[in-house]
Amino acid sequence: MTLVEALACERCGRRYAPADVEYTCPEHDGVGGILDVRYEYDAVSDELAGVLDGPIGDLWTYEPLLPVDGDPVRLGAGGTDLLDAPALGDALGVDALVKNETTNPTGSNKDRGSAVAVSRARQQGHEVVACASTGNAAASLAGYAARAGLDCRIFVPADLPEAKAVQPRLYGATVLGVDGTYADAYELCREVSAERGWYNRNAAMNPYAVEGKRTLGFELAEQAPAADWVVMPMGNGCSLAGVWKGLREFERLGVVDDTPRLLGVQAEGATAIYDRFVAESDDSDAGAFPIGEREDGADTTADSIDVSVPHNAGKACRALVESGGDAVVVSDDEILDAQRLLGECEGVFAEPASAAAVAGVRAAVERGTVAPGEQVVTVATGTGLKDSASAREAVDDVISVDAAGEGLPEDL
Ligand SMILES: Cc1ncc(COP(=O)(O)O)c(C=O)c1O
Ligand SMILES: N[C@@H](CCOP(=O)(O)O)C(=O)O
Repeated sequence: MTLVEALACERCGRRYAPADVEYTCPEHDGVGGILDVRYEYDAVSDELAGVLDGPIGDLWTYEPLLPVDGDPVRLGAGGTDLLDAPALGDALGVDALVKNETTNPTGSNKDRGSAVAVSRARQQGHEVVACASTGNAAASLAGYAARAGLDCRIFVPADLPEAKAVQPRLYGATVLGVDGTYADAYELCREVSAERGWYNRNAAMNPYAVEGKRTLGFELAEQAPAADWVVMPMGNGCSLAGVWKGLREFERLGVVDDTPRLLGVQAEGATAIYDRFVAESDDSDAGAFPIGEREDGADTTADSIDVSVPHNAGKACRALVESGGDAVVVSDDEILDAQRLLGECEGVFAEPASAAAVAGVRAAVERGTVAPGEQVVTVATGTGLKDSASAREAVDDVISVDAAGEGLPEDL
């Protein structure tokens, strides 16, 4: 039995029973009005006691805090390692830890959201699930749909890295390459899904996807209770907001005494959330970015955070403010340097969007936001294996050697 109390509108506070509403608050005509799932926390507390004594398994370890009524779809999302990262810490001047989300079943933290959204879809009797994606949500929705026996339709920008377009097809999904940006793909997916009755997983409108994403916050609370900072890349901003929700809930439930500060990182080519955060902090509207307004020109090699219309910007900014955190912007060169640093120092092959978080730590230390020696958890959100073309820019050339060893460098 789920312990969901109600779904509450982030914008106007109206509350709904789960059976009465599927996506956003009906009062706002699809503009904002994301619904937040609220629980009966006293009952959750009793159920959770036994769970927290044991090891963290997959994300369904936290079933009392998930809005799914039994028989969840399982593929192994969650329960990822928190790695000590001494070499990375030396390079950055902090006490570094890496939360390795690259080992999720389809290669990114998006599996957490898909696990819950697909479980909900199946319980509600949907036969087709859909989402717009820059690649990772695509793979995770397709993988989970395959496990659940559901059909899957994916809308992606047509210039996606090749492996990101292949992976969901291998799981049996139909991939529609949209001649446009992620924002275009999102709008088209929203319209077509509504017309055809497909269940839309996109976290910008689906209240259940973020519930899965927040299990990363539960794990961080358990694994790194003394962390000063948690650092995450921001595209739509939903992953960071979800982590904050999870951290806050574990504080509320008495699992931890304190919460870390959040550092949100964006790429120079796609700074909408950063702009809004700075504008709100400055109490001016310079660079402000109203929800739903179109801003063309997002462009960065970190394709997963190449988002010009971040529908969760408000939630992300609120999370940054509530945590006493901050936001930084990094360049593509800094991202590629950081990608290599993370690989060389800790053996984690993360995609550019994830490496942006490492670059963000460096930027935050340089400007004095993060103090030397503080404990900093960088979330490696997705594997680099899906985008070797970007990683190619970060590494040296292969050294050509003939079969007799001719060409082997003397000083190797
Ligand atoms: C690997 C990776 N990191 C970070 C993000 C950003 O997450 P969000 O859009 O929830 O801010 C994404 C989104 O696709 C991603 O795939
Ligand atoms: N960049 C994301 C966008 C969709 O993810 P969501 O969880 O915010 O709906 C991706 O495609 O991975």
